[in-house]
This record gives sequence, structure tokens and C-alpha cells, in this order.
Amino acid sequence: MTNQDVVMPDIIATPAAMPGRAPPFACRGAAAAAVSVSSMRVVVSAAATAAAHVPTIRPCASWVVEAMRASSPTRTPAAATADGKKKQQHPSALGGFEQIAAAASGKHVVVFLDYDGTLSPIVSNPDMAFMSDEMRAAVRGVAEHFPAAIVTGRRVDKVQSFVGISELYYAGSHGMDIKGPSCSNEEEDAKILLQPAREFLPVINEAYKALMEKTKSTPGARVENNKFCLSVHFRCVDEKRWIPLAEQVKAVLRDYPQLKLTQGRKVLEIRPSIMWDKGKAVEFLLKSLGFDDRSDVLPVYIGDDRTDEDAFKVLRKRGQGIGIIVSKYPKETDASYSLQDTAEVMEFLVRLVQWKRRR
Ligand SMILES: O=P(O)(O)OC[C@H]1O[C@H](O[C@H]2O[C@H](CO)[C@@H](O)[C@H](O)[C@H]2O)[C@H](O)[C@@H](O)[C@@H]1O
Repeated sequence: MTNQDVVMPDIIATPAAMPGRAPPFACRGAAAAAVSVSSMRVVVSAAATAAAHVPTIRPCASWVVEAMRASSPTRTPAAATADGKKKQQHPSALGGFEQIAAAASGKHVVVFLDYDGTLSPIVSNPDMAFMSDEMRAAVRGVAEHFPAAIVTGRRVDKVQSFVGISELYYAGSHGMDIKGPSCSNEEEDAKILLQPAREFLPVINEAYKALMEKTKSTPGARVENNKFCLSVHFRCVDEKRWIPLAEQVKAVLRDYPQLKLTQGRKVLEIRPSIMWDKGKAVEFLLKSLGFDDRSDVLPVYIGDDRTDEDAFKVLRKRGQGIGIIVSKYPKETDASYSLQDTAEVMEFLVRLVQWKRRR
């Protein structure tokens, strides 16, 4: 069971992107890979294979709210966890760049990038989370020199439109919708490499409508349909309304035992109860690229969120690769290096490309 499974199969909620409803934002007051796409066409339909249902854990509402508070601290967080373990500030991936370069020497580097909070700064309106042109140029450089993928909770088409680089792999919906780089003369569907939760689409769409209806009374709440998962944003919800919102979400989820609840940055995420996450997506992509069981590959994964921990864990377990957490504060993480913010991520990507060019 992952951290995410434990976090909060309880809550969630929200509101407002239906036709005729005013958007809740901005919030005021509240507080080139070696493998061709065609050779990788794998489309797995369902859960059936991978997928035992995850047991539901129902934390009490106050516990859930603590988790909601912790999901994107607005002040310096405590230096220790609840069980007294000290949180560590991991060494900077910029300060430790020479070490990383040494580890990459003679290896195939494969780059995995989270989107929100990693390539684009966190903003109130998820529809406005654009990356800068400078960041796009840095990511394009990465895609030209390494096999590279965007691994995100967002729906694939949305993140593709934000990033706009066709040479990348895209793993959307927390890895449940994986597409290969575009080829102009192929049909859109031919790019789909994996959709392990396909059979959940009808139930997810139903749950989406139910969440929209249930949470419309909560000002600032917003439900985002990420195709194979749903996000209930509470960044713009007054903290006093978090418990009722959580109860609303919980009430909806009672009707959908096939779905589970996880958590990101000021967002409750509802997804199919299958054992699939960003870590599995990383494993799948490495295998598809022909890098499984090889000692001459160095996956580098950069992400800022709790959901990225599944990928960090996979790298740690493989004893291969470098996890880099994007955070200004010490965090409990399975990453081995850190970068403070998106500006540092960009600097790291630029240095990685420069290093590759020199070789
Ligand atoms: O895996 P990621 O690429 O990090 O996507 C996770 C969620 O990111 C988005 O929400 C987050 O960013 C928003 C824009 O900055 C912010 O308003 C929100 O509070 C964050 O949670 C996205 O909107 C979600 O659908 C993704 O699941």
C-alpha cells in the first residue's frame, strides 16, 4: 500500500465548472527515444490485470483536515513529523550537479517531469497554470537529447496543450493514460500506449456529475475532470468549510466503492481503486523504451507532490536513478536531491542539456 492509499480515502468535494456556473477563480479572501511508437502500442484495457481493489481507510474528519492543511503549507512547516522523525532537507541537485553528472556518465539518461509545481508555478486557477517560454525551451532541449516524459495528474490532452512539445511521452491521469510522441501521419489513437483504467470511465463520469452537484454549495470549490481521475480543488475554499466539503465528497464516494481518494496540493483526488500510480507509469515507460533490467540507464524524476513519491520509491527500489523533490522546505520524501522551485528546475534542465552536449 502506498502513502497515498493511506492518506484519505475519505473526503472530497466541489463545484463549479458547469455551463452557466461562474468560475470560482481567482480566489479572494480564502486564505527522442530509441523505440518507435508503433512498436510500443500496447493498449491494456483494464484494471483487471494490475488491479486488486484497495481497502478503504476512513480517517476521522479532523485527521482529514490536518492532511488537507499539510497539503500545501502557507507557512514554514514543522521540522518533524507526527512520529517525531526529523524531516531532512535533501542536497541541492544544482549544488550536487557534478555528482549527478558522474552517476550519469556512460548511461542512458531518461527524464521524467511532473507538471504542476515542477514546470509551472502553483496558481489559484488550474486552467491558468501555464509554463513560461523559457521553461518550454528548456524542456524542448531535454526532449531533443534524452527520452523524456511528462508524468502528471492532469488529463493528457490538457497537459499536452500546456506543454506543446510533440517529442515527449505523456503519462496523464497519474499514469493511467500514457501516450507516445506524435507522428504526424498517425491517428491520434495510435499514440496510446496504455490505459489501465479504461473500464472505469463510465463510473468516473458519473462520479464527476455527482461531485459537481453535491459540492456546488461550497464557495471556491472546483471539480476538475482529468479523464481517469477527478480533482476536487480546495485551494480557494475557506478553511472553515473544509470539513463540510470533505463530508460532501465522502457522501458521494459512498456510492462508488470502485473509486478511492488520494491527495495532492490543496486538492483531493478521486481515482480508480487499482494498483496503478506514477511509479508504475515510470516502470512501464522504462520497459517500453527497452531499459528494463539494464544497468546502463539512469532515470531522473523531478516532482513536487505527494503523488510523485510513488515514482521516487520506484527509483529507490530499483537502486537506480535519481529522484529530485521540488520544495523549499524539508519534507519526508524518497527523493535523494531537492530543487527549491520551478526556476531551479529550469536551471537544472538547462545544465543537464549542456552536460549532454559537451559529451
Ligand atoms: O501531477 P501534477 O502535474 O502535479 O498534477 C497534480 C494536480 O495539478 C493541478 O493542481 C495543482 O496545480 C494547480 C495550478 O497551479 C493548483 O491550483 C492546485 O491547487 C494544485 O493542486 C491540477 O489542476 C490537478 O488536476 C492535478 O491533479
